[in-house]
Amino acid sequence: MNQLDKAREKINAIDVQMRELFEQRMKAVEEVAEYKLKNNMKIFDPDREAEVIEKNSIKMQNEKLKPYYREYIQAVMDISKSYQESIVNCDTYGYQGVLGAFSHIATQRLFPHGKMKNYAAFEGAVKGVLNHEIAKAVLPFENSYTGEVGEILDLLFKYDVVIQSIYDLKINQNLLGLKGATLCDIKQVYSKDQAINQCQDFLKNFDYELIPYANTALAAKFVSESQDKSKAAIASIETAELYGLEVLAENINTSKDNTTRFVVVGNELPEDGNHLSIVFTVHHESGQLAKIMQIVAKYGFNMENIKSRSLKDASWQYYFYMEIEGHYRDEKMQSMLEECRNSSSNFKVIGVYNH
Ligand SMILES: O=C(O)C(=O)C[C@]1(C(=O)O)C=C[C@@H](O)C=C1
Repeated sequence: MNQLDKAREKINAIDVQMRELFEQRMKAVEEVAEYKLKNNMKIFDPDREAEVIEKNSIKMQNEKLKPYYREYIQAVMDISKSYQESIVNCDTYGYQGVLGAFSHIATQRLFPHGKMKNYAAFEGAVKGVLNHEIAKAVLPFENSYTGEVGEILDLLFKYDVVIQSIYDLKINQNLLGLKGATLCDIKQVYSKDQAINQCQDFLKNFDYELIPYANTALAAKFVSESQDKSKAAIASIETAELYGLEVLAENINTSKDNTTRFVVVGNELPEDGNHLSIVFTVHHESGQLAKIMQIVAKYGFNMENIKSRSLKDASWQYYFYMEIEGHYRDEKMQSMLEECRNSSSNFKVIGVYNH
């Protein structure tokens, strides 16, 4: 046995002990998390961290190792915080937007007993999943009327989060006004431009001034706060309840099939589902994309959807998104994915879900 082998043998034995100690430490950390949750305490305790570092590093025999030890124990506590976040936030769900927005409604319907956290931007919600601030994020993926929400796909390509399920929310727009107002009182209508467009057939019967607003929920809030009976908003029924408004006209969208598909995004791929989504790039050469499609066809899987999106850091180059019908854990599926992975770059399974 040479020197390297001997040293590695020692490391192996130490790693066994450290693994066991790590598990014991994390067990104690679980108890801390439970206590903090019950007593509404913050996970991060800077004084305690300073104490842990100080008390331990002062006893180090090898002076040279002190700075490395500080780094090490800090990393251990960072891991501990991340684990505690996942325990404390296991029933917190995130969405982008304000109370009453369709993302909020979808989140509420999916997780009626969960806690909610809203984010100003989609990216914030995705990062919230990554750092365990929330268990999952509910994000709009596609609307049957206005098409895909490309930004969400870009985030799934960029970050290591995955689609765990999908939820289709029927979007019904309503004309909301102050209590006691009638359709004849209304002079101005506020809403998101897309919502106004979705209700054109209804609106052309009236001579309302149409005023675009940041989003439907904020438009309803504005009308409620204005206390002006000549103002109305186009928004959901839930928003009417939230801001104490009356429904002046119900379900006024032209297309009665207006649906938004939401994706529930988390950190781990579910065990199984009857659909999956992949992303990848291919070389800029003839037939490269066709090759991937042929692999899917060769294995007999049904490709349900394919999209391309531009790569943000390479002009005029694209990545591809594909939805495939089939079970992720099937041996045949695994072989097919392996072949696709070998014939492409940046390959990732970004979702396993039921449809
Ligand atoms: O002692 C605590 O309060 C903990 O939460 C445990 C712990 C640790 O892992 O040692 C983790 C996070 C805190 O910032 C301080 C210490």
